[in-house]
Amino acid sequence: MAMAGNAEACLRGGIAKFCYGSSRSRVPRPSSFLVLQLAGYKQHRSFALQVLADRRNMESVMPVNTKANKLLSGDRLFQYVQAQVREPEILRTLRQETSKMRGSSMQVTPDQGQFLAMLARLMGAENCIDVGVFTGYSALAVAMVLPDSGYLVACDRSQESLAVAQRYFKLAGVCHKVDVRLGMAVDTLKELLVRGDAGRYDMAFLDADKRVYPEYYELLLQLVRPGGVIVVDNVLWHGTVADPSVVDTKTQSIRDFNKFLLHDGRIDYNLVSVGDGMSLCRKR
Ligand SMILES: C[S@@+](CC[C@H](N)C(=O)[O-])C[C@H]1O[C@@H](n2cnc3c(N)ncnc32)[C@H](O)[C@@H]1O
Repeated sequence: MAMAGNAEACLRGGIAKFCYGSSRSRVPRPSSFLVLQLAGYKQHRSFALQVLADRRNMESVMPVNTKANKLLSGDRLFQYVQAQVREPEILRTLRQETSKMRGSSMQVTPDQGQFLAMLARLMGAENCIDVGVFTGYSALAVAMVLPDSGYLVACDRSQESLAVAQRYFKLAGVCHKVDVRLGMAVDTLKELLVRGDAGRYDMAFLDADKRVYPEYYELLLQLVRPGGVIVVDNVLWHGTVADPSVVDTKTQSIRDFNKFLLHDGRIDYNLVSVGDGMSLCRKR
């Protein structure tokens, strides 16, 4: 029975990866031939068709090429969670535009955006930092709930994606609350420290190059106030952190960083499995 369950799980995962796999997937994507062989196509044809039908249903809620589809592809529970998000129209439009762009799978999922906005609200956050803006979903979700007296420093090295983000900041009427910084994010964070911003921020969201997480984290820990929170994205790295057979450098660096956070006495720590996994690090 357990074997049958595992077989179905493998089959479900295999077909789903075939249907939804993306270029950023850490797990090698099997060819369609291999998947169908694995599936024993004839016996499981109805299941495969069901997965494809699920995909079509999903697309009505989420465009195909998003981080979410890759994470929990074919998972009705995931779709249910997304359907519970009160996504503002402007964020929905941004998500749809981003879905047609290269790298669209980097975007946070709607429930992650809402989670960040909720956190900012709960904390009464005024000053925030977004490290890794891309087309602006996470930054905009937070900026929209900041008071007019607050601001968000938005860091990214890509002029092209920041241009999209800035267009949406304008559309949403939050430009006066967003300080856009084009350049290497480590340099920007160092500049903030030099100008005397240590301890000035309530919340920071870290979603840029994963191997530099330890350096970003040390800088952000100086920039947030005691009681402030650093939220780290992609700490489950599409689930590969839990698979000992995956030993590539990125996965390993995230595993190491998670282990480091677990034992860091400077913070209260909570890994939550929203999106691709987010760690909440509350500065003591
Ligand atoms: C995962 S995406 C961010 C997604 C974004 N939070 C959202 O909600 O759509 C990562 C972003 O980090 C940026 N990035 C990567 N390395 C960087 C660096 N060293 N300095 C600044 N930005 C960087 C990339 O250009 C990319 O736009």
